[in-house]
Amino acid sequence: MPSSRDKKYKRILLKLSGEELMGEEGFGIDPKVLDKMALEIGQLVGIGVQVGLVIGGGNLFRGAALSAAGLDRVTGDHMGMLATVMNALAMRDALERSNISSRVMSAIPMSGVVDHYDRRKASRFMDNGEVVIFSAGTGNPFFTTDSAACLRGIEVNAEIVLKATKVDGVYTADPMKDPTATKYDMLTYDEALEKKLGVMDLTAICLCREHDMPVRVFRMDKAGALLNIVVGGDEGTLIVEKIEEDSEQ
Ligand SMILES: Nc1ncnc2c1ncn2[C@@H]1O[C@H](COP(=O)(O)OP(=O)(O)O)[C@@H](O)[C@H]1O
Ligand SMILES: O=c1ccn([C@@H]2O[C@H](COP(=O)(O)OP(=O)(O)O)[C@@H](O)[C@H]2O)c(=O)[nH]1
Repeated sequence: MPSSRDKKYKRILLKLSGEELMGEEGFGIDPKVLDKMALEIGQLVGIGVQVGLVIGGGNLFRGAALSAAGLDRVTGDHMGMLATVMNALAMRDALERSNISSRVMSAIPMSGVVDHYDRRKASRFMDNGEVVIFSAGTGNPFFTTDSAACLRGIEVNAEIVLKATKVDGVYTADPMKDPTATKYDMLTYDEALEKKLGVMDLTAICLCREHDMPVRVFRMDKAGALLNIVVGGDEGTLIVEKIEEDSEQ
């Protein structure tokens, strides 16, 4: 078991896709999945890594899908952001059941339910070893929780954004659609943008490029992958500014 001396990062921003929370179900939240994630996050906290968390809302509502079904887009995006708050509450519950201190902050004020997002407070909570769950995305329609994750990661000076998803990295094309697609171990922001590699939205990648924030994309349901990354392991795909010869981020 790694100890606190083995950790490569002191502060990370972990992005979990909402769909991951559904487990085998087609909609909603599977508490078993939450417990498993809480366990993995607890391993990071256990070695002294400060964890910020952004959870998507795709297991409940997505503005674009609601809009395609006839709803007003902005209303749909508001519903999507509220969905991320529900996921955040469920995750806080799972973390607390595992005795991991956590806070939920929301970009949309929701007095009496969760704290309003405040960067300095969030940073202090993280300094104290509490997991901070940033909910309601950026608070604005037409954005995604990928962008929210990169934004919050940059704001709280995380060293890396870890995007946990269904696929085990960034591929030359969507691996769910193209079986011949091959995986990158490393990739530059420019390549991801030029080739429009759909694993993460382009606004999020632009923001990371602007602020030189590395992003690692990996498969969440691979047991131990998260811990392996924070101790310097090579899971998934790393997206960076420049690939050095013997590069190691
Ligand atoms: N070039 C690519 N490499 C990897 N995954 C890709 C790529 N293009 C599209 N994808 C898709 O992106 C999805 C991951 O993005 P994510 O934001 O977690 O999912 P969603 O948008 O469904 O919430 C994967 O399930 C995969 O099918
Ligand atoms: O800053 C944000 C973040 C999210 N959303 C809305 O919330 C939904 C859920 O987020 P996302 O699709 O990023 O979730 P994920 O795919 O990660 O589960 C999005 O579709 C948007 O409708 C938004 O309007 N602004």
